[in-house]
Amino acid sequence: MIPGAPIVTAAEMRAAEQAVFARGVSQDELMERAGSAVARETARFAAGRPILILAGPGNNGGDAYVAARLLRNDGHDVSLVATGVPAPGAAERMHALWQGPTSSLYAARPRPMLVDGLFGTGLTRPLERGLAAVFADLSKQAEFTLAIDLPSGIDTDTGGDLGAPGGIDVSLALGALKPGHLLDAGLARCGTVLLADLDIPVDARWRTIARPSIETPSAHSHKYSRGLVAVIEGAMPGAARLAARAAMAGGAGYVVLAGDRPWGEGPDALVRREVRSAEDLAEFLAWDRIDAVVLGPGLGRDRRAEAFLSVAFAAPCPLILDGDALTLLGTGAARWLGTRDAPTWITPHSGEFDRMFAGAGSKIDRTLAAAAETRATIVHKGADTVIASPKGDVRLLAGASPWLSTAGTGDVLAGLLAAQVVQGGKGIVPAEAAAWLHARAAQLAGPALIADDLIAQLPKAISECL
Ligand SMILES: NC(=O)C1=CN([C@@H]2O[C@H](COP(=O)(O)OP(=O)(O)OC[C@H]3O[C@@H](n4cnc5c(N)ncnc54)[C@H](O)[C@@H]3O)[C@@H](O)[C@H]2O)[C@@H](O)CC1
Ligand SMILES: [K+]
Repeated sequence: MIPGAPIVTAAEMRAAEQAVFARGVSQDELMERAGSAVARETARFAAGRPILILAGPGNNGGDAYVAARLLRNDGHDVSLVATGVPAPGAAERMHALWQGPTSSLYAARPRPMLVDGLFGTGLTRPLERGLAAVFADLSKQAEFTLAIDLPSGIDTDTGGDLGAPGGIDVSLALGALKPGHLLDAGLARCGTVLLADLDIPVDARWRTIARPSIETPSAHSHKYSRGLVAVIEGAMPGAARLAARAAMAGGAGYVVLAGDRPWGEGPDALVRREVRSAEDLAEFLAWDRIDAVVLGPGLGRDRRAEAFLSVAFAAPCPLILDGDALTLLGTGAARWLGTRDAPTWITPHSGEFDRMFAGAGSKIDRTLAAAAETRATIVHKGADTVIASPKGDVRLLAGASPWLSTAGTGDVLAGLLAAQVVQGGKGIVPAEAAAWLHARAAQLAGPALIADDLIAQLPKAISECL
């Protein structure tokens, strides 16, 4: 995934394009820029093999005509399939400049290199079935398929499946990434996403996550100045212990694990505190040294868990809620979370998120709406992880190791997030840092990882951020 890259919707991309036109750049010039980026990448991947280019009726097709002409002028063996009459304007003019062989879709013969310029950000409905079948067949028989901007049949703003085939090798995003490159079906169908810089300024509050910058403790740092994390144990103590160990490895200066097993296992550096009842917890959380509380991993869903949740809610310090705490909140999440004065982060997976929030639209839209409603920063986990703040910022992580789909990795994320929070991070910043470190630790741990392995890799991941 390209780090720190802007992500824009189809409408925002069109607005950015209009702003470029307003500065005096012509439609044709912008299409030439797009088409030459496509030609350059196509030549690279074709490596001399014959090329088939599919050109649709809109500007995505316009880019395809430009690329076809440039490649042919450079001596490549190019044939082109046109679907529909090009739209008036730049696409029509680029069509008129194409002098090479053209066939209809249904007469198309497969070639080793396929370029998909059927539809891009203007796709508004599912591909017609016949078209989808021919496209899928041509792509299957090609040795390499490159999609212009997005694969035809991926919804630009949601990543929803509108009939795109599998097996696309590269999508060349034009100007900026779109949500469709990273979410839902788009995540699996785009192949490797490359970004062509067309010199179109975009003002994006949505970005892919980037490597954080982490400060080495100063000569005057001490355990309390580096932040104290309190992790609350529940029915499954292993989960809270994972969160606590992740907070320690994540750089917190002092980590306390509070529960009814003060003799429980764990590293010697982990401080234990006996907390058996909600009253004990209230007394403990009144300690003004505490900089953040983690509640939820392995908490359980019984009466006591509910009482713990109420007490934690009233605590005046930052709160990180995960797992069972989120299930207990359920549809009352917005009502409850909205009442807190201190900042809150929640880290639901999709099942937990759906139990808490209704809402329509893309995963980004739904996560943003939930963040606004709850005034919490939300890490909506999954193969595509969406982080959204109440202020409207979004960070997206796609393509993390699929080996993360194992028990306990979420507990590690919650503890790691707490460590970033107590080191002074606000809003989306600690969430982005935690998500990056978590994904990097997974990469370093490699295949068949277990949650404990992530913790072991955190120092290495952190050392890359200093
Ligand atoms: N916005 C930008 O900044 C730039 C955009 N460019 C290109 O322009 C593309 C967007 O162009 P357009 O807005 O013309 O959109 P598209 O080329 O994606 O398609 C639009 C056309 O397809 C039709 N259509 C939509 N869904 C259909 C379906 N399922 N079946 C059949 N027809 C369907 C529409 O009615 C319209 O005629 C981008 O993806 C990109 O390739 C580049 O040329 C340059 C920069
Ligand atoms: K396309």
